[in-house]
Amino acid sequence: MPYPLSIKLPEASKEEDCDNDSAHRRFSISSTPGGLGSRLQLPSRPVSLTDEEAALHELGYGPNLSLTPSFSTSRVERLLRERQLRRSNSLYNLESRENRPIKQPGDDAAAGGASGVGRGGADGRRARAEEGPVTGIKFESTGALSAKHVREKQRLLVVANRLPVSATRKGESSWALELSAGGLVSALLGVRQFETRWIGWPGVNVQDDKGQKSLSSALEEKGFIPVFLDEETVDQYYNGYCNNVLWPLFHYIGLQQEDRLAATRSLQSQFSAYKRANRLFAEVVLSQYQDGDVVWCHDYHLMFLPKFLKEANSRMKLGWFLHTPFPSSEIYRTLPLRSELLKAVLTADLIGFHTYDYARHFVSACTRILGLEGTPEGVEDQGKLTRVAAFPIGIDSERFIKALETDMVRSHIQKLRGRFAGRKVMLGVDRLDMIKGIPQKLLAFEKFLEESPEWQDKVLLVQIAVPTRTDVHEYQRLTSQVHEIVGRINGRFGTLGTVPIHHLDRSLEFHELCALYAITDVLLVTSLRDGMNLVSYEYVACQNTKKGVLILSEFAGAAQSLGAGAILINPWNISEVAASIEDALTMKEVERKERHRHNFMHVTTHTAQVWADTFVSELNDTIVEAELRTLRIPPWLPLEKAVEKFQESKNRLLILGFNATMTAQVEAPGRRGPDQIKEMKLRLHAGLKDAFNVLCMDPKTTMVILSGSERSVLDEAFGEFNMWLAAENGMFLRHTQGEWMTTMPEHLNMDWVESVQLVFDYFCERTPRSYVEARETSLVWNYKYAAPYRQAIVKTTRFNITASIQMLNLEGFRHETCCNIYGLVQSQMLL
Ligand SMILES: O=P(O)(O)OC[C@H]1O[C@H](O[C@H]2O[C@H](CO)[C@@H](O)[C@H](O)[C@H]2O)[C@H](O)[C@@H](O)[C@@H]1O
Ligand SMILES: O=c1ccn([C@@H]2O[C@H](COP(=O)(O)OP(=O)(O)O)[C@@H](O)[C@H]2O)c(=O)[nH]1
Repeated sequence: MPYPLSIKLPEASKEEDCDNDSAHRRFSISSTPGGLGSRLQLPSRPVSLTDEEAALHELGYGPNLSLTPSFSTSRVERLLRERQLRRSNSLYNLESRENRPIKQPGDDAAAGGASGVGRGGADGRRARAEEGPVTGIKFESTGALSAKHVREKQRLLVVANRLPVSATRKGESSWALELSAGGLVSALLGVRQFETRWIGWPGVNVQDDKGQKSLSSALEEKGFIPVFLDEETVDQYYNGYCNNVLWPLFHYIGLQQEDRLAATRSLQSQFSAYKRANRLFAEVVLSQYQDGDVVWCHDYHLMFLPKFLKEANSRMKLGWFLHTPFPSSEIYRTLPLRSELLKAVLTADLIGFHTYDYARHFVSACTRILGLEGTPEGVEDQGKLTRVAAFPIGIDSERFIKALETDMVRSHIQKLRGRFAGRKVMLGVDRLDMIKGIPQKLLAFEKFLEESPEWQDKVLLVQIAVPTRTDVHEYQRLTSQVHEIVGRINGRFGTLGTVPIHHLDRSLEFHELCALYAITDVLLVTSLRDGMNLVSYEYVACQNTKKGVLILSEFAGAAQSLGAGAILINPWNISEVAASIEDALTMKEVERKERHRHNFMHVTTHTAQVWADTFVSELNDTIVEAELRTLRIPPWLPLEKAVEKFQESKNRLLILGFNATMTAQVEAPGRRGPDQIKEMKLRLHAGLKDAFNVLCMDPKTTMVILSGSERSVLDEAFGEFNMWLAAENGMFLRHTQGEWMTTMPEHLNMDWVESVQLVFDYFCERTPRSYVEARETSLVWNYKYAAPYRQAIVKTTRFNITASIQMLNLEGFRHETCCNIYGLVQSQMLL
């Protein structure tokens, strides 16, 4: 199951969400008694229905919940049927999975699907594409479903920056394809339950027609569709905006001052290239898209893609998943152009992250930067919900477990055992990236050797440092730095026969990697930040015999799933890491077994397949729920019909609100959002005056302004018109040609004001840009302009205020005032 966000908010009234035109109009409609609201009245909800059944009922489905709507909802009907099918399907899968034992090494004969990972290419992480296409696998009959329900697999369009293969040109029309490695590729290749098409950049610049055609058809055979990017775009979009701006920012890495200035200078052109590249991806997706496909966009490279796709086809089922951390909103908000990226991503139906924390950071970036509402389900913008949840990725564990039984891996294990005999072996496997904390790891190992001389010739560290993003300056600098540290430590602690660090600047073949995972005593992961870190999963999968120890950075997403069995460390604390190395090397077998058991269970049950299945099911369900929600929202007022009725009638009563309904929003030039000082003085929108004059002079029409504002405010704004004014929500009433009358009881108890004012003042002082208005019969705390703080206010302050006021326990207060707490609206609290 995805981990839902558990931000619990009180139901916020949408009533005053009037900062924009559309909400504004909706407000007018719903507040007209006997109008559209009553015409749209839905059948009353029968007792003892679940929420979902009730929703179906409200949609017009019969009480027996048969899918026979009383009005035409063909898309909804189809989606609901699909959901039912998915549910019975997943119930069946769950049952059959529970009855299936977890496979142990040795249960199977030699593995078939393990792919060999080869060397070469710019980033050195490639292998021959031996596994064949990931496409065309059909649904197996589930048994739980009748034959007519058994159908083709769902088509899934996976869109990621890179294809899982990199191409090298061998002749004018001939190509060699090599499987690229990396967390995302490993995880998605483990996903077999969909009919998958993978769309991405083939990692090579091909400008000629012949080359593009021949490469496209070579890739097509494997179910891969290329997006061709020219060199300039790759440099600006991939090396520039993706890897020099977003990547460091998302991983909390500050650039050096001169690099930061250079990045700032080129930011605008890199951002344009980023958008341009995203558009090219969109064009290819649209050329492949068929009705009913699920489109799954991946990672920070493609944050604009959801927007471009939805603009072309708003009904597309679209999910976006981030493989890196999403940083705290305090970091994210330093990014120039931060809003555009967030808005673009929010057009997706479902947004996924590896951990709950990343999801929470994303939601708070949306609330603080865009001023949107965060809900337990995700982010809401004018009634449109973008679902946000955590879907921790996994690996294809069986692929690793089976590989250990192959002759190739076994013989490699023998070789390595011989080579490292008599010494404990520690392992590091990382892309040579600053997020992986390789220098920190080396320094901690050095400290350990320094402090534990007895270990100096009894332990070695094998560090596989896979070259990556070698065109980016920061990565080149890191390579030199790492080489320098390794040289120093080996010089310091090496002997004629041994060196403490075996450092390899290259990738390994798959069988070599599995063998290393299997024979080593400790895996050391010191990422300074890491979206998940699949290397730690792969290590656990290969350690069922040896029960090695996992030392894992608390800043890797994997710490949240493998934290129970790992030794968690702060990679910045070199002494702590050195001490953990000692603990790991000396840990008793019984403890190692217990720790491994926890992690192995997790890795073999939370697989890549489960991850993809959960995400896509959730996406399908999100679409169904959005459809249900949309049907529950009253449609726009049919303007022609309203005008027609208005003209037909002989005696009309028009009751209108004022604040945020007919006031003008005052935009300050050069600033974002409304100008508080100018807006605090309520003025009738200038464009309405002529219409008011006509309506107020019309003998068949009676005009009423019903507002929370005080008498003097209404006098000033509407005194010139021939109409009725109801101030303070109807406490006072007058015709503009007469005197104010009061509807107040003669001895209205106003004793509560002083104490409540103290409570309001307390919170007001702590909420920048909020203010308290004392009206004749009410107190208002207005926090409309405290936008960046709004989320926190809604969450805590409203609750605290209500609690504090209740604690006052004023004589008669509860009775009289609680029924007046109807102003708990988005931007103000009124008593
Ligand atoms: O394609 P590259 O630029 O060479 O980078 C390789 C991938 O690196 C990132 O991987 C992340 O995804 C993993 C799987 O979810 C996760 O475990 C890891 O923590 C992340 O760093 C990147 O997000 C991918 O797009 C790259 O392909
Ligand atoms: O020589 C190597 C070293 C690593 N990997 C793979 O690269 C991936 C690294 O994923 P991880 O999530 O740990 O980090 P990322 O590199 O994606 O940030 C893992 O699946 C490894 O099996 C590989 O194929 N060949």
